[in-house]
Amino acid sequence: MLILENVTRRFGSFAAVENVSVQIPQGQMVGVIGRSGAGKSTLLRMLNRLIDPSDGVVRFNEVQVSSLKGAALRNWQRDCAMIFQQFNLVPRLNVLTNVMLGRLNHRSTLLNLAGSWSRSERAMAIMALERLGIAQTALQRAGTLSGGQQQRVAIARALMQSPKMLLADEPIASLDPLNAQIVMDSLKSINQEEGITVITNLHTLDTARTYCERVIGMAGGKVVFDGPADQLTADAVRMIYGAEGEDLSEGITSTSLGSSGGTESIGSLEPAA
Ligand SMILES: Nc1ncnc2c1ncn2[C@@H]1O[C@H](COP(=O)(O)OP(=O)(O)OP(=O)(O)O)[C@@H](O)[C@H]1O
Repeated sequence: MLILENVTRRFGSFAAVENVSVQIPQGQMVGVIGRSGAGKSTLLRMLNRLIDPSDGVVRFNEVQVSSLKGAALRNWQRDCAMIFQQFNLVPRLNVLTNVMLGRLNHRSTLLNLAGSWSRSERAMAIMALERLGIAQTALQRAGTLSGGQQQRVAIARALMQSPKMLLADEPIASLDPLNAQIVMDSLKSINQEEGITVITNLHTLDTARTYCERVIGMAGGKVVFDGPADQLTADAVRMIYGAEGEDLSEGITSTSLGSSGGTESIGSLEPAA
């Protein structure tokens, strides 16, 4: 169970995230939605301590995440893998090596300095790539792959960490609808098959509805909605997106994603850009 208690992050006097308290049981798939600047990325980054809360507490089971230091903090960051909109691969290295880099925090410093990978690490990386359907790219330079393939490499690298939780910061914002669907299907299957908690920031409401059992809506740094996707009523959408919610149309489907699990197609509710 991940627990946030009155978590606040200020930049100067401005509160990007204010007084957020939520509990996320292990194995949930959670979508965090909200307008640009609502505080979604800041919230996610505090979970794996890329940035620290100004106030409040983040706990994972009995561990007080927000006060970890040194090796314990590195262990937490290993358990709490993160993928990003811009993939963050090393473009000049091949795909296999990029994926194996996810294993660094499991190795001794000496082994890392030696710079060699074991047979079992290679096999694990190939298996992760196979799971994501891109094993054929293993020896290609990562920078030569399409955006959708690169994001799948990033997910494979995250899996190499054997994480308890996968944080995804706008994982499909740079992708076309087909690649976005492939990436979201991958996150969903990892969530369902490995029981890994997935918390993902999303720009499009329809994606959150399609893939996430729970949606957290943020506005002005605060949580203004927290519930199952099917409770995202028009009123809830207005709370999250404010006046722009008035302009949302059920009919816009250009970025609508239907999961490969055969989810019934639903109308897209996408805020005006
Ligand atoms: N390092 C920083 N210094 C100052 N202000 C920051 C910093 N990081 C974020 N902010 C501010 O905090 C607010 C929330 O930013 P955040 O990136 O969390 O929003 P977001 O909901 O993820 O937006 P987007 O969807 O555009 O990524 C914004 O007003 C942003 O300008």
